[in-house]
Amino acid sequence: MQSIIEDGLRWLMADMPEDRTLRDEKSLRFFLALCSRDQNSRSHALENISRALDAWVDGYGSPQEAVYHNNHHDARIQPLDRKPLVKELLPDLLRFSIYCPFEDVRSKCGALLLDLQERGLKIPRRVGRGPSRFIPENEIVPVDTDDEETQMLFVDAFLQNNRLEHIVQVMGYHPKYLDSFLKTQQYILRGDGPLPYDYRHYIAIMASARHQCSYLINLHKTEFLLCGGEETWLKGLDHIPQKLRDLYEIIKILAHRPWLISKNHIEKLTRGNDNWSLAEVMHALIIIAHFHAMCSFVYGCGIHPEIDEENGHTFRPSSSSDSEDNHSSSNSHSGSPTSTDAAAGIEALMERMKQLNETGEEPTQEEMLARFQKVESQSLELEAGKSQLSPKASILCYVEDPSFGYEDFAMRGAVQEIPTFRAQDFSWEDQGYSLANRLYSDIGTLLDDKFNTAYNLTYFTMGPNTDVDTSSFRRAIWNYIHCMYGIRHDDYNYGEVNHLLERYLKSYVKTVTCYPERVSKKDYDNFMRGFKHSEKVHVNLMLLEAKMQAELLYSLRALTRYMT
Ligand SMILES: CC(C)C[C@H](N)C(=O)O
Repeated sequence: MQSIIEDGLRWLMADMPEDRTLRDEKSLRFFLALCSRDQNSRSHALENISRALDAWVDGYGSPQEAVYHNNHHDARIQPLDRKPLVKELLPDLLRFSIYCPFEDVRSKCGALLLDLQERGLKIPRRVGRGPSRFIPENEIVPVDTDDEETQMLFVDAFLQNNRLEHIVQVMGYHPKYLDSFLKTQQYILRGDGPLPYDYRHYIAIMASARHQCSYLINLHKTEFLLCGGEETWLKGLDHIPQKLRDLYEIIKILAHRPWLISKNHIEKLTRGNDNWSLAEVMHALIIIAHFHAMCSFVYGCGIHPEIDEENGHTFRPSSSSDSEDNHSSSNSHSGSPTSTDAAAGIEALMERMKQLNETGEEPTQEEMLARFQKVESQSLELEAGKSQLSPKASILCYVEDPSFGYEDFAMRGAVQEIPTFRAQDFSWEDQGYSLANRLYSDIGTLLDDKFNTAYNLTYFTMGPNTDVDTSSFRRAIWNYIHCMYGIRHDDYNYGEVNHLLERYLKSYVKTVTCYPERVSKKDYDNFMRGFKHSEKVHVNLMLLEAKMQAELLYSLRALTRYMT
């Protein structure tokens, strides 16, 4: 990793050294990405890029080559193939012209594209409108937002990831959370830690493939190559080292039925031939849980492919039919016939929240357990999104046993007698956090901050209403997510779940948690009508974190059992 960055830096500072050409696309990408915080370096970089582009368009690898050719009329120098330029570079330029948080870079890249177009190159355009297929682009936090805190975070994200990902832009509604998210993700993927960098991104790919999330797979294929990963591994699971392969069983179980993980799984890894250390296992488990949960966020918010992904841009001229699903998206939010119903729905919900505080009842332990079981068994009947995708070959190569999927925990309990996970026997705060920190330093603290931020985040609003204490509603959502995985908090009265969560919301939670790949725009539109998009994204952040925490609780408990 380091060397590519150094390479890029050398390039950036050295005014195109003779021995380098733009044929080395990897360097070019870094070259582009290195647009730094410092405005002078940025304009220097941009100057170099435009000179290099000139040369390339004229058919030479570097300006020096072009000059040499002009002077010598040397027929031995073959003009460059333009294809890689078109395929590799234009989407990058396009991405920078739209998504770079630095205004100067955006406009320069835009100008370069126009210039190229005038010189006869076909310029691609993006396929989707904006970062999400559920949220209209003009309602998403813009890359040049006036909010200083968010702007800083966008810049951080851009410099960390060489891009401002759609996911990050959507999270921009909640800067406090985004801050914590970026720190953690940076740490587990690029910070100090026991696993090599290529392994980290490959594990991300394997985990995302369980939910057929080509968005995350593509991002991490690129990252994998950028940090020196071996290209053949990307052909699929048959081409990777046994050590990585041995992790697959855990990845599969955790994605769909985390309650099945046991100390035997850990034992197999650490006592097997390929010597997984406990620290490595810990690091892997966190990456796995992180990416499974990220799949839920990607689908739950309808994240569009990035512009430089294969299906994110096209060279075909635009036609009216591609404006796909954005037409009706603002319906539920203003002036439509349903908006009065929606407002009434929110009022009624707030009324029910008030009632909770008034009933001073103290249910017995049995009563509390019965309520949990009721919520759990009712969730069996919920329709979770039906539209099943059949996975593409480009994803299937990272998947084994594709038919293994979620099964309702309530069924598990009855048939295989797997007991409910009692959150007070093994909790994140009391056991998980310190174990994580012990095996992989600082990670417990980072995750703790992220979980707490998501759990406690509030603006005291409900749609258009302000000054509302929303904690009971948020707690119901969080605990309901845990309920999907058979985790019970026994100081919580699950009657509140039924009291506060309407059916659409419950089935949305179930679909996003358990079958993320099935979420449709309709599911998104139907739940919490009358609430703002930022609030629906807020719910998705809770989904992400509660799901991640649930997977980690099962994994860490298995680790503890193995260690004692
Ligand atoms: C998920 C939302 C209902 C959260 C609410 N807007 C709050 O500020 O707490």
